[in-house]
Amino acid sequence: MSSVRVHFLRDTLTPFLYPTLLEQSAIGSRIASRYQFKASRARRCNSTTTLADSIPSRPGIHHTFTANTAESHLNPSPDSYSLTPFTDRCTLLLQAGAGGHGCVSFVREKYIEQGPANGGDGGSGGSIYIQAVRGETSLHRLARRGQVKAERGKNGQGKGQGGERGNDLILSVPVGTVVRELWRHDPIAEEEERQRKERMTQDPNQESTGKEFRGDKWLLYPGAMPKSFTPDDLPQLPRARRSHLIAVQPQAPIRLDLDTPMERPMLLAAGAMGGLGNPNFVTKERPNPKYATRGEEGIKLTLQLELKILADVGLVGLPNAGKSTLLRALTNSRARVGNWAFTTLQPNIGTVVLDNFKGRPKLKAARRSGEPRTNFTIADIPGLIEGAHEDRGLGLGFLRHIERAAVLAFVVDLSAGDAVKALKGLWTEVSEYERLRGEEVNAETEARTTWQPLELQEAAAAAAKKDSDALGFYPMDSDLPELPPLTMPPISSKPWLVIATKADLPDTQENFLKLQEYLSAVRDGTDEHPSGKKNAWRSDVQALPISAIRAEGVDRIPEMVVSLLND
Ligand SMILES: Nc1nc2c(ncn2[C@@H]2O[C@H](COP(=O)(O)OP(=O)(O)OP(=O)(O)O)[C@@H](O)[C@H]2O)c(=O)[nH]1
Ligand SMILES: [Mg+2]
Repeated sequence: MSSVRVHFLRDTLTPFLYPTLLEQSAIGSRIASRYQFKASRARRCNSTTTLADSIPSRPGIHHTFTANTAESHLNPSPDSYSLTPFTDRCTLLLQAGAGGHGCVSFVREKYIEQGPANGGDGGSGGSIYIQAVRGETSLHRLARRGQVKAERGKNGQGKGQGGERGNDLILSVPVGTVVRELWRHDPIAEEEERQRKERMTQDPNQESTGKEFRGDKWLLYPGAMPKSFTPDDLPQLPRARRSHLIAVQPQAPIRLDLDTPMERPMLLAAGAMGGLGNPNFVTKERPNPKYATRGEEGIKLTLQLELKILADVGLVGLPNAGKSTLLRALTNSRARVGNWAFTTLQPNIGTVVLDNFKGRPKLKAARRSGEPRTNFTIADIPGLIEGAHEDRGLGLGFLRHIERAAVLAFVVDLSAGDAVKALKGLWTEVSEYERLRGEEVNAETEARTTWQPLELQEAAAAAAKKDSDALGFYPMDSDLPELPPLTMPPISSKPWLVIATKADLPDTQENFLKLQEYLSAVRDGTDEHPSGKKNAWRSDVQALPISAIRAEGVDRIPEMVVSLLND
């Protein structure tokens, strides 16, 4: 480190208090010089003379304070940011493709006037699949669509030509998406139930009592009027058929946690089977059947998709604490930064590269699986305010994005009052979120049973009397095995650290000292964990003073995070 820099730091920060700012590693210097270079380039483009302009620039010497005055990657103007559309929750109506109709057709050739039946079967409908892929980061595209429908199978044709299959549809969702089924309408199950009831009430000696023409099931020869068909002209309606794909469809109600990228798509709703062509109904008695069956209707599902971003580190802090600036300092993120509360309105994700593949890794780390770790991701979420659990500010909803982070980084602003109080307040909100989440999971587990079509109908009918919108209703059946709830380790058991920002500002040292004292008391067990939980993680909790705007001290963060990630 150059003497100019040390001298500068001595002027502003107390070296014994903020030793990390003086122990700039090679990475830190490179980060600082990169941003310094950008800052100086920005200055050159800007005709306004700043204090920094008056200092002669020498290679290898960093005038770190320039970032405060000139616009740079770390001190951007509020309109210098990139914003991609983002939605983390949506409800989607899926409809599997209906089957194509069977065909009523007969061979007609020069010397064959009344040829045999040759209508083809209808093609089956397209199925709907889901796949968690790395490239997707948001559910906004699906949210905009609202409903998705797989293609219908084509109708069968003459000369025994079967209809083509409908095209399948793949829903690409981000890794970390949780899928919950809210409602389903399975026409095949309903038909099976109806046929079962009919068989039970039918007199076995009298084959066709109570039969009526089902226009929704039968397709008649062109020109043939339903009236000219007495029920006895038609055979027994064939059993409703299901696609063989049903075997690989997840058990209802669907509940998936797509927390890893999927190599192959997973089936959500199999397409319906096509109808039967008229050759299927040829018998001795009826050699020329003038009817075929219609294709089955596709299954309908309402699913709720919820994205819980899977970042390694989650930044939690009050509004304006400097989270987005920190994310910019550590990664290539272009998160919005502004000197007011709630600048960030949606999560930002950044990747810290540990190995730049240009020789030796900057930092050696391994994943739990043993493979080398070349990067880790950080999620910056909107700021939390006191009472966020009562829906104040932007509420607690965004905490779902750090719920699954392996490490939590609490970002506290040293210049904005008591850092210990701020930290405790943040933990209170996190604990409150965890409590509410636990209640939600319990309520869901209690209400969940395996899907039963008949009961669903009856229960839905009963519920519809009370409430016309019977969506999301599941009948209770205590005999059926319950699905295991999606369990997650408690947030308080996660390793965490405190990043004390804005250490470049005057009169922040005392605040930091108090924070350090408090954390050492938490470590020793003399003070309780800020979450108030007994078995919470506290073994090696550290606070790190940094100045994100000057990229100082931030080079220690990857090191600390990696050691916690490996914990
Ligand atoms: N002096 C100083 N200012 C900083 C530092 N880090 C951030 N700031 C400033 O603090 C203000 C808020 O920074 P942001 O990064 O937008 O804060 P945030 O926590 O993301 O805020 P929200 O998105 O509203 O929650 C900006 O004006 C930054 O320039 C720092 O280390 N030192
Ligand atoms: Mg922000």
